[in-house]
Amino acid sequence: MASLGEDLLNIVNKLQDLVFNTIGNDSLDLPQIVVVGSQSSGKSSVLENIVGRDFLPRGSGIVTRRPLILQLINVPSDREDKPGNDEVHIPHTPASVAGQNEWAEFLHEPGRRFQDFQEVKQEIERETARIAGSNKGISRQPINLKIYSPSVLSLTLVDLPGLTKVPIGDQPGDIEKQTRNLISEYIAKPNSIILAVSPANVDIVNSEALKLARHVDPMGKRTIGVLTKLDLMDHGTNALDILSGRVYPLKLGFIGAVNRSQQDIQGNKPMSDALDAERHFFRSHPAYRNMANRCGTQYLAKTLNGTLMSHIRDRLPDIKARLNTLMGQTQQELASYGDAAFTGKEHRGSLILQLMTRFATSFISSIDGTSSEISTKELCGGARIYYIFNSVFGNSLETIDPTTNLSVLDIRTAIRNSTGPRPSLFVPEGAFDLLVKPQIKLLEIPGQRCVELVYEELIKICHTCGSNELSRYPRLQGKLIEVVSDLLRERLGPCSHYVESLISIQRAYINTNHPNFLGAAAAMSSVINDKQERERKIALAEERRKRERRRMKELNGVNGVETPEEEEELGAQHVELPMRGHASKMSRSLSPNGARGTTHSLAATLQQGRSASPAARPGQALGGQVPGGARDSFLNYFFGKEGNGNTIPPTHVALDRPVSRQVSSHAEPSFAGSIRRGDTRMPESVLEDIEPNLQGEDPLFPYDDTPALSEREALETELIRRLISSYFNIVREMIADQVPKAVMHLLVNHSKDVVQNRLVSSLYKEDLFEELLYEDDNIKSEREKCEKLLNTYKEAAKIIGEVL
Ligand SMILES: Nc1nc2c(ncn2[C@@H]2O[C@H](COP(=O)(O)OP(=O)(O)OP(=O)(O)O)[C@@H](O)[C@H]2O)c(=O)[nH]1
Repeated sequence: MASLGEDLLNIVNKLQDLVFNTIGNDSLDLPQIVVVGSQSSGKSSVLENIVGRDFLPRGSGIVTRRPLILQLINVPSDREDKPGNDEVHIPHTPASVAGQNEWAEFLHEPGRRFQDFQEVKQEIERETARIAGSNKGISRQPINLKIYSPSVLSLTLVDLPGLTKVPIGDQPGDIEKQTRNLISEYIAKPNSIILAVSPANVDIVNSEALKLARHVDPMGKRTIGVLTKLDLMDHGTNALDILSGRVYPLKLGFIGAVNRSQQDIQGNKPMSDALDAERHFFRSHPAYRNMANRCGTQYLAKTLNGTLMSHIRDRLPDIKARLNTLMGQTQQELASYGDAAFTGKEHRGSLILQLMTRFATSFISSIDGTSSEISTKELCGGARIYYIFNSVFGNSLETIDPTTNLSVLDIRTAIRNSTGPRPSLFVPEGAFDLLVKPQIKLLEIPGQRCVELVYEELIKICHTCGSNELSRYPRLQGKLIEVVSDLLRERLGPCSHYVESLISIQRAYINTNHPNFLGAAAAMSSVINDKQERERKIALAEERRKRERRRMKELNGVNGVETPEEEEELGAQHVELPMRGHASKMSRSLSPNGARGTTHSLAATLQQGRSASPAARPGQALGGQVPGGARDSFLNYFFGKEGNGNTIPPTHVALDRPVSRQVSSHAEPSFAGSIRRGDTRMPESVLEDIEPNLQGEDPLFPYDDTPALSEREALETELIRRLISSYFNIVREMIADQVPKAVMHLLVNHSKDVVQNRLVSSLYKEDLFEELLYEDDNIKSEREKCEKLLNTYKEAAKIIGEVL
């Protein structure tokens, strides 16, 4: 073996040692030898010869039924008289093995050392049966075995189930496909050297192993052909053509081998005897005699070594690059545990200050959205606060219906109560005040909830402000979180009081002079307009019906049934049915005997509203501008049409014909319009006749489950409802605007501004340093592991650097 080769072997062994002992996995991607071939082709036999140990289960049927990943680990020899240039590696000679401490370990039985290799064989059989069953089934779950020896190369060998065509026993129907995939997976790795084993007593053109190998290694660069069972070839035939590379071109060539036969195995023929017999076979065989030195297990072992060497040489630059990457990563990880410059007692203060500042900065930048660790998966930090303001708080305000919890009865009672013993004048403004204030209070719950949600969000943020470095000092981290949480809690009170005040301020004074407020007159006019619109539609429909009827009558007249005049009269009565009720109501309401009329005062208030100063005055009548037309209609409702001969009744105008209904704030009730129909001046008798039919018929008042309201009460109730909605909307808008501002100012910004100072003043105390810088045991050991790993990588890089 060339000295460079030995150097390389040593390097690989050293690297492997480093890697295995410190990392515990093969992160350097060192070479492995994968043995492939059809079933019973002699794969396990070849593998055993390479290792030089009799430790694999053998038999004539299917034996290897789970992948066996065999890691050979070179350990220093205990022997004083280490053989100098002995073929220490492969195969084992009794001389090289004697006195060596060799053992095997299974991954599934950690800690148990197998000194007896017969036991290893039995354990493989047991473990195979445990997963793959005992009836020829196979499994892709590997068995991991490590062999520690001074006379092995540190490398990985993989024995795989052989390719079969026909399923037997418990084997699945697609056994061929499954094993093919399994093998392909292993040999596809570029660091694998493929040992393609074909038995010489089967035609090479049928070799499945070569076919598979060519698929992943078309240039034949990392495939070694092994021809087994040369002793079993028919007499008179030989494999010379194949072995000399004339049949199947393979860069690394074919090597013939004669392994132990089944009989040899059963007779426990020692390895060394078998190797002697093999040597003898080639030397004495007429066909192979001339190439005997290029045949046999020993030559295979040498070739394999050589191939490994060049393979390792090729891979070294890659390994070096990989090592550099690993070093960089480990260095970074180590740095995340803290700056080494700050270790030591004298630096404790600066370390705490530095960690504190980072914590505060991280808290602020999470809120501002400038943190470098911003998630792209979910909303976080400041964005969540915006979401709370905009969506959660905004939507919860929007969903409040300002009058939904006010029943007709509530409003009526409020109206009655607000007027006291006096008969009320025009618009019951006292009732409006009385009713709107509790409604404004509805805004408080969402406001307070908004404060709480933002507070909770800030608490969450401060829990995420830690770093890897900080987690090294769990007590300091806990304290930092505690101080910031205290600060936030302190601000919670003032902030929620302020929000409470905002609502109280709104309730303290009802500014009906607000430019956006609908006002009584405008509310009334909208009621009128709604009614008029509806009425116009009804009238149009009636007109059409009349015309139709007239046409029918004309036709009937021709037939001599009825006179057109009579029909017209009847038709008119019929058509007016729904309207006459109101006419009747109106005619009654205008009676001087009515109980509670205030039309006069209403008109007067309206006038006052129009001329009132825009500046709000406490107790001012519900103002607002009235469109001219609407006002006329409104006045007509109360006073009758000009020139109709009615005079304004003194004060007690009865509007108390019961109308049974629920006036929903969403409905479009229309009082004025219905009453205006009183102008149609129906004969009293007709009105009386149809009166009873009106109960519950009006489409505007579809419900019949609330207490009877007088016409006037219904009007007032609806009016109040509209006014409450209008005023509530104004306040809602203000609250939606002001609560987020208050929360930002009093809670968020304030906390951001003082967090750093607060942390320093609470925690930067000499006597706390010791306690705060208590290092978490787990993190400490992680950090130490990381340090060790980095040193290993550095050492490995040094080893490689010496060769390259
Ligand atoms: N005579 C002779 N028998 C051999 C030779 N190589 C292997 N055998 C026998 O062939 C049988 C199968 O050998 P293994 O090494 O178990 O073959 P394998 O490919 O690992 O088998 P599976 O793992 O079951 O696929 C055993 O009985 C071996 O003794 C050889 O070169 N000459």
